[in-house]
Amino acid sequence: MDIGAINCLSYEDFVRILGNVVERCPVVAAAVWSSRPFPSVAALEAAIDDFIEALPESGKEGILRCHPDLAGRELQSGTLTPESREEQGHAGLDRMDASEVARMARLNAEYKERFGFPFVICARTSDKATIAEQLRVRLRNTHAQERARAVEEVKKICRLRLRGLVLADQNNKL
Ligand SMILES: NC(=O)N[C@H]1NC(=O)NC1=O
Repeated sequence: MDIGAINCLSYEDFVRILGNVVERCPVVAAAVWSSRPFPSVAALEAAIDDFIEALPESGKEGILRCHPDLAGRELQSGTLTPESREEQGHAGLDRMDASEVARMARLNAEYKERFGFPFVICARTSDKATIAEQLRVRLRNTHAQERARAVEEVKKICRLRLRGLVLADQNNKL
């Protein structure tokens, strides 16, 4: 699907197709739909970034809270969204031994206790060792620093999901 086709989608189809570019936050797609037509995918990405940045800090934290833990209960029970499942698998989080799972659970819990939202990182561009290391490093951030950092990760995840949608369809056309 190219940007022209995206611009032609009805509101319902736009939200159905793009509703999870920000994890479990279809309100983001619902909000930017009215800014069509987008001259490029980059412009759509910018509209999403602007929407997120305009949220109050509580809204940004709400978006973060919609993210599942990495290597958490939802991965074990198979209840992740397909996108998250694929990203966590890409980082090797579905191939950890019991001690690695326990270590990640401990760090995730410590992080959530400190900041009040789950640790978010773009798993597709990372691996399990880097993720565990980043969890430890980012635990040292201030609340405001960490919220801003986590929101940047949400935008990165969103860009890759969007490009995946565009690219997947281009491949289908070949
Ligand atoms: N907690 C967290 O970072 N979750 C996310 N990261 C990612 O790449 N996909 C997710 O669902």
